[in-house]
Amino acid sequence: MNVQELIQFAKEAREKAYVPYSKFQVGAAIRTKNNKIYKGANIENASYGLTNCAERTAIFKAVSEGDRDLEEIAVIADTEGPVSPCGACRQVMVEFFAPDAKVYLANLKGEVLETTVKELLPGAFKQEDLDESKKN
Ligand SMILES: O=c1ccn([C@H]2C[C@H](O)[C@@H](CO)O2)c(=O)[nH]1
Ligand SMILES: [Zn+2]
Repeated sequence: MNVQELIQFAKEAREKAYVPYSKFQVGAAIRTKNNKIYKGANIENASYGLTNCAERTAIFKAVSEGDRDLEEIAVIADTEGPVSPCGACRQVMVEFFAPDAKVYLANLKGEVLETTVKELLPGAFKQEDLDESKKN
């Protein structure tokens, strides 16, 4: 499985976006450590704030199937430069990916920015911060 294949899965997922409000379609695809693929699209709501981004849709699909060992993720949208995940999605990535996990941020022009979870959210709040507080 190469990067272009994962991006292609994200592109397929994007076609399923439910975006009557923004009309901005986003797709994501995750490869797990066992080489399973989970795809997700953004799903909006008449109560705008309830929108679920493509990245979180894909992560929640994997985790709710019992797959928590996530290896890498690709995200694609029709943006000028590579799409940029929102803060909520960055925090959720931190929960289920290793800090050095690869994140491929793509657009329909074929541009791809290869980054990592920790580059996207340096200094993230983590599970171990909670564990640390229990010692006090
Ligand atoms: O990385 C991103 C950025 C935005 N969106 C969605 C949320 C909303 O449906 C639309 C506009 O913000 O794009 C995503 O799914 N992922
Ligand atoms: Zn998001």
